[in-house]
Amino acid sequence: MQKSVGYRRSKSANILPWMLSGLLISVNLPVQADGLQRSLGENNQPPDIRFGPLYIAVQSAKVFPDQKTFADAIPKFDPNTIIADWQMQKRQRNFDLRHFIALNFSLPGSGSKYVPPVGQSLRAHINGLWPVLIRHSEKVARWDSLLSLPKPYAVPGGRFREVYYWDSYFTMLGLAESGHWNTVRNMVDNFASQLDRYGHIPNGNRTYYLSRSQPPFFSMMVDLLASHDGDAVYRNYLPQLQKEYGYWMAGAEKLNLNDADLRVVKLSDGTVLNRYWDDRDAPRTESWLDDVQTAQKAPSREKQQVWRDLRAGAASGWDFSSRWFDNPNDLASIRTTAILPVDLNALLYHLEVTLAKASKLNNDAAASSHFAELAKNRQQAINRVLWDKKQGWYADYDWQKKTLRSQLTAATLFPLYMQIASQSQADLTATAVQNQLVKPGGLVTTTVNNGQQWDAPNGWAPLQWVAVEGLNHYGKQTLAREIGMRFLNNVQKTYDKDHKLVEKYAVEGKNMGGGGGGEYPLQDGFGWTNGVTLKLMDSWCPQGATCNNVADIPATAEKRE
Ligand SMILES: OC[C@H]1O[C@H](O[C@H]2O[C@H](CO)[C@@H](O)[C@H](O)[C@H]2O)[C@H](O)[C@@H](O)[C@@H]1O
Repeated sequence: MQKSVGYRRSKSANILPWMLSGLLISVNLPVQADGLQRSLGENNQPPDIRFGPLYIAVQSAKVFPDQKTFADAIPKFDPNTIIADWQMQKRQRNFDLRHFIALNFSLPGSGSKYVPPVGQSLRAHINGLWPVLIRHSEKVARWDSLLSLPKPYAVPGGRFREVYYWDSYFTMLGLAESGHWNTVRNMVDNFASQLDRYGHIPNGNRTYYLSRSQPPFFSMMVDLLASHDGDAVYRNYLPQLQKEYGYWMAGAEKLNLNDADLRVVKLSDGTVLNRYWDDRDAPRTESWLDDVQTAQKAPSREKQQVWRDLRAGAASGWDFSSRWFDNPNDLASIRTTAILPVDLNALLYHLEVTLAKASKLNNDAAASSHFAELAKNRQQAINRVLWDKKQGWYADYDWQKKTLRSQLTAATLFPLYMQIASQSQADLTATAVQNQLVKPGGLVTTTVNNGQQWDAPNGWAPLQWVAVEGLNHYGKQTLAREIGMRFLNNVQKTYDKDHKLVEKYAVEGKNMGGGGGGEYPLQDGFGWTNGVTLKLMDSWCPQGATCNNVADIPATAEKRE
């Protein structure tokens, strides 16, 4: 099994100049708690580690309204020189930190604004946006937190100036729908290159995202590309599919009962399932102050544990949601690493099925039946451990408290999406979803309204897609269409009003349209919304016709294959 190599683990301490100055002790840095801080490879150091107390000074002083701005700023000079200058100047009267930062760093621009021509259709708008969202980072500046990638890629948009792992699958659905197969191929190649280089696919191509991944959609991307380029794709990416599996399962073979290591957990009956994890236990670089303040709100908890759970929450893609909280209204009660998530395990089932298929195509019958067996075991485990018999839906499991977390969330649809559920389980899940999660503007994420972005009243494009596909697999075409069309109407209405597509939507209440909540303002662009919108529009547009706006979709159209 391969270890994550995002950060090189070396025994020799990596002493930085600011550590020698003694400051590490005097200002009681939270980074001190980060178990990996002394062993990070010089090249991939995230800015909070590279700049230490200077990073903390800037973020604590709220020099920028968005904490991600400084995480993405590019040093103009050798960081050691910048730190030394700052140490010298900061005690001087009239020292201006803001000015110092402006002199020593290039700040990320707001990016080019796409202004759609008046009256542009939704389809034309999305097609016009693809080139705006494409980025190149074959070469990156020295000390930039951006990680290089060999080929061009699509970003989500707004403050998200880098590629994101799970977003990319849903963006690719739309790129493929628009005929941009070359970009789809490039993006799969980029992710394969990250698996070769780091042993896993990071949350995004930033040094500060290297310590975690995101929902594992690589095998779904391989499926998508193979649907166009043919079965050779499975064999081409077999080594990287194996590396992806190695990352998620690392440590599984050595686990004791009731124990966990990295991303794997062994239950008391020997069942092995997965959880989200981040290798670091410090405040997130890109949300540094938020995380420091969250930990202060839970004085009885170890700060490092809170930070680890916040980071694992970011790895889940649902950052943040009552799904991970003990108290649904309190972010500081987050316990992501104690939870076995149903969506993560359904995705890993798909990875195992894909490995079985790719191994077979590679004429390796033994490996193929090995992975088929692993997939069967996981399917049984999901239906045993994550199926809530009493409620009649899939839920997450708290392996520390040994209880099912009976909360109904949109993640309940993942076992339908991956065809893990029996027909009767799918029937029951669909009824629960229909009764509790279907809202006027689409599928709501959870039923809890607590100000978090992965909770009510928000609905997210990727989850609409998972619901539509999952329900269609089990003959629930009417419900699938109801969800999809409600979401599409929401997107179209917002587009007609604001001339943009956004990251998330409020699907219920007085303020339907652009969503809110969470720790940063609503972003537009937006990769996965564009992708899912195009895909859903085409799903119900009659064969041979072009639906430019949602109104062009006939009221009773059958789903197009
Ligand atoms: O900066 C805060 C967090 O932002 C990201 O999360 C959100 O945006 C991502 C890109 O669209 C998306 O993948 C994720 O599901 C969203 O919640 C980032 O992924 C986090 O790591 C980061 O802390």
